[in-house]
Amino acid sequence: GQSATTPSSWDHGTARASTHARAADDRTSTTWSTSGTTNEASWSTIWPTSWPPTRFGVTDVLCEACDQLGWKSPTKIQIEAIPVALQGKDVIGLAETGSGKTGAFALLHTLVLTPTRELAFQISEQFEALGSSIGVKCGTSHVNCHFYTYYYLFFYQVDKILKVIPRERRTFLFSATMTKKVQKLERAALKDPVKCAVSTKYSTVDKLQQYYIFIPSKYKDCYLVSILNELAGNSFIIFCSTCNTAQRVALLLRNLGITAIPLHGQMSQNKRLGALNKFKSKSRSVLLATDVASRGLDIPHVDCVINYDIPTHSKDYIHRVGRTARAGRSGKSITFVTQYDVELFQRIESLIGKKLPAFPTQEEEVMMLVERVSEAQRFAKIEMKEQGDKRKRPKRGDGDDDDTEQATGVRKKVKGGGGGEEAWRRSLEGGR
Ligand SMILES: Nc1ncnc2c1ncn2[C@@H]1O[C@H](COP(=O)(O)OP(=O)(O)OP(=O)(O)O)[C@@H](O)[C@H]1O
Repeated sequence: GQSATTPSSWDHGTARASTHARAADDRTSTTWSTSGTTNEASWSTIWPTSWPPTRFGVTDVLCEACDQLGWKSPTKIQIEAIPVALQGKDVIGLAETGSGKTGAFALLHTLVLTPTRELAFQISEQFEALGSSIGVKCGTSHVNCHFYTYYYLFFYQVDKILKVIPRERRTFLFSATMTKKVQKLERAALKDPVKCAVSTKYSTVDKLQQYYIFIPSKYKDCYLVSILNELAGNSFIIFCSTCNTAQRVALLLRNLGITAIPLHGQMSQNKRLGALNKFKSKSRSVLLATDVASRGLDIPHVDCVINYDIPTHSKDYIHRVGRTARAGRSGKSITFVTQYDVELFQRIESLIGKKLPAFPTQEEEVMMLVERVSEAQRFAKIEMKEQGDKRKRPKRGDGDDDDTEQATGVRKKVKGGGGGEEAWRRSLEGGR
């Protein structure tokens, strides 16, 4: 049961009974600690050899898989939740974004329900990395559950699923926020659950630097371009409230030479996964997304989350900004607050219990972009119309019309303004 590479961390024989108690004392701590020095828990403590049943023989395999993933020791939520789950109890796991909740249930035999398809695929990748062969099934109306087969479905189908899965089961519910929906699900699906909470109800991560920027609504695009310019070389997820805005802003940015890619519910499933892969593989550095990307997506290299549109549900704020500063890394978030958003912003501040600082910007410099940005806006509008018209026409070819990747022709039409413009554009493209 030992890994050849890091025997100490994967040694089944050295269970330390006190670890679980120590972790329980530490419930409210939000520190990420997986290294052997700061978090002395070993996997063996939470993961006795008696489980899982030997006929699956997966314990050793999982140990090696964790080794290969570089997971030296379990995270706090894993320390809390896995032993309780192994005792046969239902579990509610509450821990901040990026704290290893997926790992907590990926190490158990489970049927996983996720709110989006992207998340389903991502989780299946984590299962596969841990050595399970999985079927990914999305949005099916013919729910066919074999107990030891893994299926991924959606939250909104939960009622349907609950009817067909065995009544005798264990249920694990993990989230970074305890919303009414989660509580409803808890009542409907869980039996006498044990609550494993390693964060307060609505906390954001310590290593996340959160800012807001108060701007007139009509200058949102200018401020966005200015920030992308200033932080060039970083990786961004920009959240918009509608598919239309995500698409339009992606086109606008592409017209300015920024390699942006949209991800939203009006794109085909293939396009969505394609967009995500391009962003994950760093061939695109700006992802324009709706809330389809706000929960669970684990893309470690995201440096900055921008809320181009403020989230209308303040709990979504926590999930959105949690796409950066994951697993102990640092990250930044900037929320655009316009004249219409003040109340929503105050609600967010009171939910997270923090007053956010303003992101420093030079208004005069931003205003110098107005002309160029207006031109790019104009072209984006034309492209949006062209794409709309194309969609109305019967489809030909491979139906590639829902991505901005093909819509780069107009970009060339945005006039260059001499050396200054070129230098500016190059600087925007630096690192992209
Ligand atoms: N024991 C571990 N040691 C080191 N890294 C880990 C461990 N468990 C998970 N990770 C890594 O930490 C990152 C974040 O984990 P995960 O995606 O499970 O977070 P989460 O709590 O589900 O976040 P969210 O609330 O955003 O869904 C992942 O890249 C994962 O591979």
